[in-house]
Amino acid sequence: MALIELDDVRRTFTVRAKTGRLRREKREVRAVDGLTFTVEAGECVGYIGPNGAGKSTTIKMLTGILVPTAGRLRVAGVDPARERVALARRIGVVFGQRTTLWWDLPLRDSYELARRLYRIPDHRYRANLDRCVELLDLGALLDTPVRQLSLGQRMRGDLAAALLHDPRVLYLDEPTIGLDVVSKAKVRDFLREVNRDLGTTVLLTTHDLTDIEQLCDRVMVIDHGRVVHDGGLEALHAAGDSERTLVVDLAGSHPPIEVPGARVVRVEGPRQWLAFPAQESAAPVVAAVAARYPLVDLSVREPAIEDVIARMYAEVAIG
Ligand SMILES: Nc1ncnc2c1ncn2[C@@H]1O[C@H](COP(=O)(O)OP(=O)(O)OP(=O)(O)O)[C@@H](O)[C@H]1O
Repeated sequence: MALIELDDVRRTFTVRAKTGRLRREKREVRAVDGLTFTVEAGECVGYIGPNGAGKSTTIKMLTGILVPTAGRLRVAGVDPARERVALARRIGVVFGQRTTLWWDLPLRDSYELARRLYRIPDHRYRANLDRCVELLDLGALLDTPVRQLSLGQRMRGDLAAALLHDPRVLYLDEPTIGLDVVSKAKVRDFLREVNRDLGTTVLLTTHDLTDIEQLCDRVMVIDHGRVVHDGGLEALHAAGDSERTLVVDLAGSHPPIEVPGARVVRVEGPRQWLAFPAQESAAPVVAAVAARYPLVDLSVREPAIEDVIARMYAEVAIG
């Protein structure tokens, strides 16, 4: 059963662009330019694309914040812009950059408000809260005002808030942005469980390819408001053929170092950048560097989603 359905959905904006010292001309921006796709119940779909591709505009239409200029759109059987109250009961939304929690209130009070707002039956509320508290490790934080939470703690708090009313669809917009490695892992583990155990349908927008790799079976790439790829992750991997980068700081300047399984792509004083295949673990490369060179510090960088998408285009163009 399709939970998200878009049929030739379009959304244009009229902007006034400066064309001279005093002249301004109206110009139409096609933010979403004929999107047609469906997402089945229980899927976890990555929705990615370069900046300005139309991702936020799509999510805003799916949450009823924006009305499409043309086309047909359904989420869990309702028209988002026309039936916003019915929609609210069926969806959960988490924006990495903003919080839906009450800033000055303890987490517990925000949850209590959600319980009343959505008229969540007591037994569901209890069960969902207990589950989230356990899986997201929120027990010690429930009585802390939201403004005192760290970004990672707040994000976990937001995830719980989005799920208390048993939504059938969960939209996630950059859920791991700005989080440290441990918090990212916690959030991803939780989302995997929600998708697998509760069957919640997830649409995930992110610039972090690891989010997609660890959570999604399907990825849609959009650009200029259109779908340019819809399918499994193999295309991403193939296109990416992607490489991650290990950045090492040595005790002093050194000619390009030599380690099996990686190649130096840049050297700046004591710092060197080593590219290695994205699907391989960084551990052997780190161990090899540490065994042979005076290693002071290191970090691993993921491939930029923009680069991977650019390579996908190149592959399509080549054939
Ligand atoms: N309210 C608006 N008024 C005018 N133009 C807009 C408006 N909202 C979005 N746009 C334009 O529509 C296009 C798509 O924007 P959108 O925010 O959907 O992209 P995005 O894929 O979410 O990008 P990002 O990754 O940077 O968040 C862009 O060209 C943007 O400038």
